[in-house]
Amino acid sequence: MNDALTLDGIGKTYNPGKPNALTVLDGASLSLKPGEVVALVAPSGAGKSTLLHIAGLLDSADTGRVLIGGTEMTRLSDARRTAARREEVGFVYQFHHLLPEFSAVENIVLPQLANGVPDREAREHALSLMARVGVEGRADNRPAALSGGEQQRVAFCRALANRPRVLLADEPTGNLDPATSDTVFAALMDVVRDTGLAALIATHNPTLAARMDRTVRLEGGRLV
Ligand SMILES: Nc1ncnc2c1ncn2[C@@H]1O[C@H](COP(=O)(O)OP(=O)(O)OP(=O)(O)O)[C@@H](O)[C@H]1O
Repeated sequence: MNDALTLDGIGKTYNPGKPNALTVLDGASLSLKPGEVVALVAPSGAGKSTLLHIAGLLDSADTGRVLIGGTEMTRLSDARRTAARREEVGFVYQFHHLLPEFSAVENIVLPQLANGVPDREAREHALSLMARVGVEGRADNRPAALSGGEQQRVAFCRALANRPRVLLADEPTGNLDPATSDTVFAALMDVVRDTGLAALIATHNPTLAARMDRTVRLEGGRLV
C-alpha cells in the first residue's frame, strides 16, 4: 500500500541569495503510513510551521518531493495541486479559524460543498462528525458562542469533513488549558483512530506526544 504522506529531502530557504537568507529545512524526510499518528516536536522557530505548510501544499519547497497517497504533488499543475489539497489534506491550527458569520455546522458543511457534496449529505456528515467529538448540541451556534475547547472540536470536524488522507495539525490544543487540551486531544485521537487517516501533529506537550505512535524531531532542518 502507498504511504499516506511522504516528504523526501525537503529543502527550504527564505530570502535565498540575500544577506538575511535563512535555511529552515535542509533535507527533511518522513513517511507516514495510513493510520499512523506521528508527533512533530521542534524548538520554536525550527521550521515546524514551514514543514507543515509544505506537507499540506500551502507552500512550495525549493528542493525535494511531497507525495500524498503515492502521487507526487510537486509535479502537478497549480490547479490540480489545489484540488488535491482540498480533497486529501485536513488542517488544524492552534487557533480555530472558523468563519465567524456561519454556524458551527455550516463551517463543516462549506468545505464539503466546495467539493461537490450535496447539501443534505454534507449536513448529515457534519452532524455525525460533531456527535463523535461531543459538540452536536452546538451545531447551530456561531463560533463566538462556543468555548475554546468546543471551537477546536468544530475545527477538527471541519478538517475531517472531506475525509482527507492526511491530517496536519499545528499545536491543535496549544491555546487551551491543560485539562481541556487533554479531553479535546482525546476526542481528536478517537476520530483519527476510527477513520484510519494518517496524522502529523506538532506539539510542545510531551504527554500528548507520548499518546501518538512515534515522535519525529525537527533539528537542523532535518527530521530525526
Ligand atoms: N515568509 C518568511 N520569510 C522569512 N522568514 C520566515 C518566513 N516564514 C518563516 N520564517 C522564519 O523561518 C523560521 C522558521 O519559521 P516557522 O514558522 O516554520 O517556525 P516554527 O518552528 O513553526 O516556530 P513556532 O513554533 O515559533 O511557531 C523562523 O526563524 C521564521 O522567522
